[in-house]
Amino acid sequence: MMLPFADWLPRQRWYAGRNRELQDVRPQAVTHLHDDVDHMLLDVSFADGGTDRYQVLVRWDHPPSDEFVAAAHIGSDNGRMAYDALYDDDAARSLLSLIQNDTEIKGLRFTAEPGVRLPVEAPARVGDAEQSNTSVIFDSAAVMKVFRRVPSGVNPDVELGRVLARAGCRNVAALMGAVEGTDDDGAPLTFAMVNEYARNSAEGWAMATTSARDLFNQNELHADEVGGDFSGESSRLGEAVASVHRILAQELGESSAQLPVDAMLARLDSAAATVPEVAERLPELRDTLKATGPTEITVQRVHGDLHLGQVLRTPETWLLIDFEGEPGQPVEERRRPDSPLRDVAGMLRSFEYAAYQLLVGTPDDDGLAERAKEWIARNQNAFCEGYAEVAGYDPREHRAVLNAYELDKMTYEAAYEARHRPNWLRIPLLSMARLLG
Ligand SMILES: Nc1ncnc2c1ncn2[C@@H]1O[C@H](COP(=O)(O)OP(=O)(O)O)[C@@H](O)[C@H]1O
Ligand SMILES: O=P(O)(O)O[C@H]1O[C@H](CO)[C@@H](O[C@H]2O[C@H](CO)[C@@H](O)[C@H](O)[C@H]2O)[C@H](O)[C@H]1O
Repeated sequence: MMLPFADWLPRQRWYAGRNRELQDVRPQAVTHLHDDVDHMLLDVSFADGGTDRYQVLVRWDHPPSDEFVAAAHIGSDNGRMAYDALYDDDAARSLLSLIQNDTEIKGLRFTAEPGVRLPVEAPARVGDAEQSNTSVIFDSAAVMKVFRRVPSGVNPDVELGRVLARAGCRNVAALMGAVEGTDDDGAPLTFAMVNEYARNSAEGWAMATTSARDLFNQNELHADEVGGDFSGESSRLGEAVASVHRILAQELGESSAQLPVDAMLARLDSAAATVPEVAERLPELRDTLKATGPTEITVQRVHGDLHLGQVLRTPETWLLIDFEGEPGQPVEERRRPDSPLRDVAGMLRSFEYAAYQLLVGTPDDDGLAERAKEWIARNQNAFCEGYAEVAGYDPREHRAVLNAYELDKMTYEAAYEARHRPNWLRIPLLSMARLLG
């Protein structure tokens, strides 16, 4: 197989190896699915000695519609032309049919959830979200997320999606099916998942930032007086998050553990090694975490990377999506039971982000800073009140533990922003400064 993957992969939006020197790409497994469609697993090796496994579906000698030819074109091999099959609606629909029929092809298991009818006749189209995988939307009825990097191990997105769908959870997009397999050592591999498509939904991030912007533009009014007040939504979002937590606890259990202060300190040290502003305040930040002391917490399976970009408002309710956990963490780490307060802290941080990112790059303005604080407090409080309605306790009753999780998230964000969006680094740094007082 001589397809030019080493040239093609780095040009894909979902390619995660941009800051590494790619050395070689080899097809590790090629499975013929049907007609002219092959499923390929690629072993990618890097100059730093690391490797990654990527997944590509290839349709031979059959370009998709004109709109997608350039995006789908991979190259030629032995006179045959290869295209990324996900851009081709026939090929995408045929994957749905394989799932609907619970097909197994050479270790690739296509399975539908019990009683599900997939829209196997629906028009299919690759979604246009900025994402680390590729999603194909089937006529606003179902969305198939095809994972691009395929690490060995249980994929928490499918694992928790299955548990929540089977428990009848209303606050997730129900899992409809999946494509799974096993690696040479018998460890699970997850290739794709199909979920109900949330029609007419809006992302929490877009709604929250619109609301904060409305307040910033109304000089004389307070957060509770402007048309775009978001606090009712924040409260309902708190209820939705608590409801998902409750179902995960019921279905998968709870136990006791110590607050993972050592892991938090290790993350802080590692962020300080790459972000000089964190290094400057490292002793105080370490002391703050250590002051939480040995604390017993209740742990269970949680979302793990919850923020306003991971929630969708449908006309009926809030949905939580993308249960993959924190990108960059090893799979087993992402599946480790943790306090639900980790997710609460993620949302509280996200309210800060929604308000403060509007001030990035603007001249200092005490009035605007006050209004941002007012919006944040109003929505954080509403979220916690909504959470308490369902959970039976208010997350703010556990202030010290919540602060530790918030600081841990700020640390993660500082490293994330320094790497991906340096002009937003100011947001977690200001939060750290406020926390230290
Ligand atoms: N079930 C769904 N219904 C409608 N839109 C969805 C659904 N799931 C995801 N999306 C949209 O697709 C985007 C990317 O999905 P996500 O699961 O976060 O992908 P990735 O893990 O590749 O980043 C989301 O931000 C959301 O806008
Ligand atoms: O959605 P992902 O799984 O890719 O999450 C990663 O990227 C997020 C950025 O989109 C990052 O979230 C941070 O920025 C958000 C606004 O863009 C903000 O709402 C979050 O609070 C903030 O943490 C997330 O941390 C990262 O894992």
